[in-house]
Amino acid sequence: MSDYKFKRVLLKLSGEALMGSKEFGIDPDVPQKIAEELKPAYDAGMQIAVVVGGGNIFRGLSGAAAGMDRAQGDNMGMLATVINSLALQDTFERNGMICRVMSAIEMHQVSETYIRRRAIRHLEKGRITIFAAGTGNPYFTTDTAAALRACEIGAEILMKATKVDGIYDSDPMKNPDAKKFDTITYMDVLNRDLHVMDATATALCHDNHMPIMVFNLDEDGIFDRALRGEHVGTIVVDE
Ligand SMILES: Nc1ncnc2c1ncn2[C@@H]1O[C@H](COP(=O)(O)OP(=O)(O)OP(=O)(O)O)[C@@H](O)[C@H]1O
Ligand SMILES: O=c1ccn([C@@H]2O[C@H](COP(=O)(O)O)[C@@H](O)[C@H]2O)c(=O)[nH]1
Repeated sequence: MSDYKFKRVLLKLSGEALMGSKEFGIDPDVPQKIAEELKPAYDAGMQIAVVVGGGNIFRGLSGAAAGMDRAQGDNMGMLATVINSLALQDTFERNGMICRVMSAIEMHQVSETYIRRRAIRHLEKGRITIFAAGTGNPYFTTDTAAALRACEIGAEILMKATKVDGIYDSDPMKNPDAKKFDTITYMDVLNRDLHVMDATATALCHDNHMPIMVFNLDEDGIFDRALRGEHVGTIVVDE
């Protein structure tokens, strides 16, 4: 572990990024690349918890926009995160990393149910532990689930690996002139209404002094650099 800065981290992986070059679902090359990038830290004994989004399959808000009941759509979204979690587990295990999936919605046949103390035990034993089905409640997101689980398990940092390389003063996907921050405070993210992460997740991290790092999942070697403690992307801090 000597080369790695962190002992226990929570990685929030973008669901949408799992699509890779596909229009929908999962491009197997993406989980494979993530697995290869995490392997050195896993082998070094780092405790790695994961939350994956569901945007590559279904988002409750899109369902609601098309007239669907919001809570029903959100339940579908949470199930989408279970599919992604199982896909990641399969890939991690094929790459020699022991992995457990713990779901916030009970589904005994496919995964364990989330129990905080058992999750911590899995991590202590060096198993990658994936938290599926978000918080188990509609009207939330997997960013909030990631913030919640990071606090619950005592992670040192929440790393959001997504499609942008950091936090900008406006959405860089929409504004090519947007400027990137190296560091930013939680209050600035909230007051400037920056949507890289939802406000509930940011507020939870703020209240619990949970540092957040946002970086681009596509960049080669980025996970290892981040886990070694290199400043990549944008870091959200108290002040
Ligand atoms: N100020 C901002 N700085 C950076 N990204 C921003 C900003 N405002 C909006 N975004 C958008 O936030 C997105 C990342 O957050 P979002 O939660 O939507 O993605 P995700 O983690 O990939 O989601 P999912 O897991 O649901 O697929 C980026 O792709 C970017 O377009
Ligand atoms: O706690 C949660 C987490 C997620 N959802 C629903 O799942 C989808 C997919 O999650 P993303 O964070 O958007 O990737 C989300 O849109 C919600 O519909 C939820 O209801 N509760």
